[in-house]
Amino acid sequence: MSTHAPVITVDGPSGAGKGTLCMLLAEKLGWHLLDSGAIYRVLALAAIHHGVNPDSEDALVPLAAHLDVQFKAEGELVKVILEGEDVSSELRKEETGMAASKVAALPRVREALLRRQRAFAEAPGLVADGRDMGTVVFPKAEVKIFLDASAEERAQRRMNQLQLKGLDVNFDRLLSEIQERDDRDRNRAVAPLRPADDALVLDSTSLNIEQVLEQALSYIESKLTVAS
Ligand SMILES: Nc1ncnc2c1ncn2[C@@H]1O[C@H](COP(=O)(O)OP(=O)(O)O)[C@@H](O)[C@H]1O
Ligand SMILES: Nc1ccn([C@@H]2O[C@H](COP(=O)(O)OP(=O)(O)O)[C@@H](O)[C@H]2O)c(=O)n1
Repeated sequence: MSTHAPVITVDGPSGAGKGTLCMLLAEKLGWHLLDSGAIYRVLALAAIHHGVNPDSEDALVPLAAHLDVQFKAEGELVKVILEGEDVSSELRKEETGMAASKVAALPRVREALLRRQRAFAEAPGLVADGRDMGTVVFPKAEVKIFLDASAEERAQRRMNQLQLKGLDVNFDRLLSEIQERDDRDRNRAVAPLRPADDALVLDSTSLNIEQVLEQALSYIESKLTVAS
């Protein structure tokens, strides 16, 4: 980071509403957006496409260091291009999320992706979505939010989201996949999912999107006013 750009981090488990909140915040503030989960998802896809064993840290590190990925904003959507190929729909599949959480548990893989993530912090500011944005990637962020919700509510949200895309999904299976991914993300040795000590923990279980946005904005205003 050559010049200092303010950073808002939003961490939390799958389906808590991080992506939705971060997109709304970035739009409202006119700031950049980092979807760090997409980077781990792209790496998992790159491993699959290249026939690389997703458990092999030695093979994944060079892949992570040279990941050829572009994020292209197209209206409300972001197209993800991996080595020239549009992988946007493959990226959001539940199985890709599961594969991402496996490669994301490897310490040297995380290390290889650090600089790429920090490079997103440019003026006028960055909204960063992930698991370790406030704890590891941007420990000095001006504003840190940890967005949570019960596992049942998150599975329900994910089910609605997949059904809207016309996919046939089973609630119990979705819930157990979410819990398996939560466990792996929370219990890994490096950069486990947890709120930073100085994060606002926001439980969205019984809040709608507008209420979450409202609470986040009023917290951000209080923090940024104090900081400036
Ligand atoms: N507070 C909320 N109440 C109900 N649904 C929500 C809420 N926040 C997000 N959603 C919906 O839940 C789904 C998952 O949200 P998303 O932002 O993708 O979560 P995450 O990025 O944390 O995995 C989306 O379909 C989104 O529209
Ligand atoms: N900063 C981050 C972001 C994602 N990840 C990993 O990548 C996986 C996919 O992240 P995601 O944010 O795209 O997942 P969802 O919350 O959208 O389901 C997570 O389950 C984590 O294992 C991570 O380890 N660190």
